[in-house]
Amino acid sequence: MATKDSASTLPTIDLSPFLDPNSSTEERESTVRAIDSACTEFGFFYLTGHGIPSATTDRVLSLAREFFSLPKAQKEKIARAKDGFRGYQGLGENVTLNSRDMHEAVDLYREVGTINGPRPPFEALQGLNPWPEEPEELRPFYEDYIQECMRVCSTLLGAMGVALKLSPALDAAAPASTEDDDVFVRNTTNSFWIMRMIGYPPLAKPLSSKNGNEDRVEEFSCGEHSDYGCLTLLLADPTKNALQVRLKSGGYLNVDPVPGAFVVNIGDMVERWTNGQWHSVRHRVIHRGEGYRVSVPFFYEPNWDAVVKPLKRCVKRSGGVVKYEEAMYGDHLMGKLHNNFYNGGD
Ligand SMILES: O=C(O)CCC(=O)C(=O)O
Ligand SMILES: [Fe+2]
Repeated sequence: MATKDSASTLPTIDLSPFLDPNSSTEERESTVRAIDSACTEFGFFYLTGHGIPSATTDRVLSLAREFFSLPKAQKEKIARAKDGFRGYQGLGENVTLNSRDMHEAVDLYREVGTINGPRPPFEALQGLNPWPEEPEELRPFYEDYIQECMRVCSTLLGAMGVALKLSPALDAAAPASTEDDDVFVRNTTNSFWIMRMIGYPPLAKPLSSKNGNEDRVEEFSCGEHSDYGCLTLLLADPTKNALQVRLKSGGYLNVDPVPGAFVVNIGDMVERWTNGQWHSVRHRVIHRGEGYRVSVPFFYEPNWDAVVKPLKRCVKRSGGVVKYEEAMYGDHLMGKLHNNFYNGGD
């Protein structure tokens, strides 16, 4: 069920009716309606009733913080290879909109041990993750947490499929192209997920002079972007005034963390599947506050070789005009990743 106190906060979706086998049809229907409204209006929402205890999310954040507090040489032991994407990236190594992001990060992807299938991931994304050796507990803890995140995301995508009102789900063995309520679930059975730990020191530069009505921002903790896949499950420490989400009506909404809730947003592939009925909303991080901010987004992506194109029902609803081309998810991801890193020069 969605609650929206005012336009200054995101709606909250309670997923518990989809995790509790004893929930009523009405309870599920209420969650489904809330999802449709939140995805149409904001593309972002708080998620509660997901079943992951705060003790787990607190530890996930504190382990990431412990890693970032290690000496540089220690962190660089798992540095991203020049021709690869997995591993540690230092401050300013990530680039968004041609501007260097003021954060450090570790990217872990679904591991690709043995290559099979007609379209395996490109070489740069093949292989295993370079896990931090310290803190020692990080790897086993995160491996369990990733499983938990996948369970939540798959359940949420199931509810989102129902919210789109396509047609009742057919057999699980139906082809991936089947456009029923399970369309998202079916295309994420081998999700090419990404787990990202991010560390943000406060920005150093003061705000420069006003540009029109808005302060001109010259330095970003993370530049404005939309996310690439299906869903992002964002876990962030309690730092306020850092994440900003674009509003349909113009301007930005400050999205502060809420204890026990994830911030969830839908990605480019869901926008494409829905022919724009739901938007993959742009957002950015500007951390000018006190202290070192840590966030750990989990990106639940389609299968590497999922073919994503506007669903016929969604096209019909939006006046019959197909607004997006067909794309294989892996190609979409590679296109984005190749622009994401700083490689010298100014
Ligand atoms: O750190 C955050 O709050 C958001 C990070 C983000 O948008 C991303 O990594 O895609
Ligand atoms: Fe993002």
